[in-house]
Amino acid sequence: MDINAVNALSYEDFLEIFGNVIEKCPIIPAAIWIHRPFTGLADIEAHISDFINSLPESGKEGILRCHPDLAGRELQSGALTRDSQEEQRAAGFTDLQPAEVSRMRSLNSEYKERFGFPFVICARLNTKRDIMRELLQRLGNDRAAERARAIGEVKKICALRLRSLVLSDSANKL
Ligand SMILES: NC(=O)N[C@H]1NC(=O)NC1=O
Repeated sequence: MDINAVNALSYEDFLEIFGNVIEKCPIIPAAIWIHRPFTGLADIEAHISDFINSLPESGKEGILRCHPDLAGRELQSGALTRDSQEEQRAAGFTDLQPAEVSRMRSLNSEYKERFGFPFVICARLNTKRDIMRELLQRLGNDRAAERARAIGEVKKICALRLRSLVLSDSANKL
């Protein structure tokens, strides 16, 4: 699907296809649809980024809270979105040893206790080892720095989801 095809979509179809580029936050693609015609993927990304940046800190934290834990209960019960499932698989979280699951669960709990939102990182750009190391390291951040860091990761996840929708062969058939 090229950018002209994206620009020709009705908002219903746009939302159907791009509704989860920010995990469980369809309001974001719904809001930026008004900026068509987009000049390219980078333009869509920039509008999403501007929208997120314009939110109050509580809104940014709300976006973070829409993300499932890595190696959490939703992965175990098969309740993840398809995007998140594929991302967690790519990072190796579908093949964890029981001890690794316990370690991730306890680090995720500690993180949530400290910051009030879940630990978010772009799983496709990291291995499970990198992720556990980052989680430990980021636990030492202050809340504002950590919120900004996590929102940066949300934007990376979005960029990769957008690329796979617009550039993949299966999307060409839409
Ligand atoms: N918690 C968290 O980082 N979740 C995610 N990361 C990612 O790449 N996909 C997700 O769902």
